[in-house]
Amino acid sequence: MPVDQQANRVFLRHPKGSSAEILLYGATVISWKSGSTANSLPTERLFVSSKAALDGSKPVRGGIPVVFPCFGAPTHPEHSKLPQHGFARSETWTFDGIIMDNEAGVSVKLALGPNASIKEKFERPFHLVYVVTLAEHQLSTDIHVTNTAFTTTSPLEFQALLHNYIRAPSSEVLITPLQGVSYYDKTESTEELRSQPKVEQRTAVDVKKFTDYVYENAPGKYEVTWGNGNVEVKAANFKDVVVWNPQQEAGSKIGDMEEGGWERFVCVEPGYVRGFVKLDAGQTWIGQQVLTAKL
Ligand SMILES: O=P(O)(O)OC[C@H]1O[C@@H](O)[C@H](O)[C@@H](O)[C@@H]1O
Repeated sequence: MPVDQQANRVFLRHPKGSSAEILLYGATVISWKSGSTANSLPTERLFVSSKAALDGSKPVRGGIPVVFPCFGAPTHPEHSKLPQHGFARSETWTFDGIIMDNEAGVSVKLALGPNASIKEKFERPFHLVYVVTLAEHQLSTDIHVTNTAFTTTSPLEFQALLHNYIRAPSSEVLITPLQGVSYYDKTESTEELRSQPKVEQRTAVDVKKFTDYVYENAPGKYEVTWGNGNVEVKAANFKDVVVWNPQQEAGSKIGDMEEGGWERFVCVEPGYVRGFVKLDAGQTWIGQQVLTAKL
């Protein structure tokens, strides 16, 4: 059965061999196995820490957590009661049906609206739909945000980001093309330094040291390459991209990070995180990404 819905997760299986697994908790994709045109053997493309909680007790340390409506610590007054990276990754979404189920793609829809726990900390009406589509060598994930308010008093303001933990040896990984793009370095020690833009000088970005860089107005299509691997991350409506790897310096302080886990992934996270999307009542905004296993 290409779409297999279980109590707390959904499995997608493509006739050509790729597969994906999505937890309803956080709508977190926790596995994407795909071959490539060069090598048809499906291999795991995402990293999930062996210490990650998958029982809904905390956001998943790995896979593709969905960040909404704030990135990092909240900065918008309407987000002030929210935890780091918002609530979407720590709420249980509803399975909302199969969109497509054939060789072109196996595609499902998950949804989240204001439940009692969200309403306690976020008063705005909204509706989220997350569409996950599996193709032979691709995984697409699209977040649709609707401002369900009736009046036009003030727009819904939010940030959104897809926090891809791409499985790759972090000592070898290179990310391109970010040369010449401005970024904010969240590893700096003071707020003043963190808020000063720098310009990326490198033709290819590595994560050999602790890296937490927010690239602003980035090109939207990134190659993540290493020895024998390549995953392309292509984004639409996500103007920014975050590159994160904690290395031992910060990784050893993360409770649910497995020992040495930072050696096994790089986070390349397309998002709209500098400033806010402003969405009028009745309008829908869509942020999309397509991950392609090229090698
Ligand atoms: O530990 P969390 O909340 O999952 O966040 C992980 C990282 O996520 C990245 O997107 C942020 O830029 C980092 O600052 C943060 O440390």
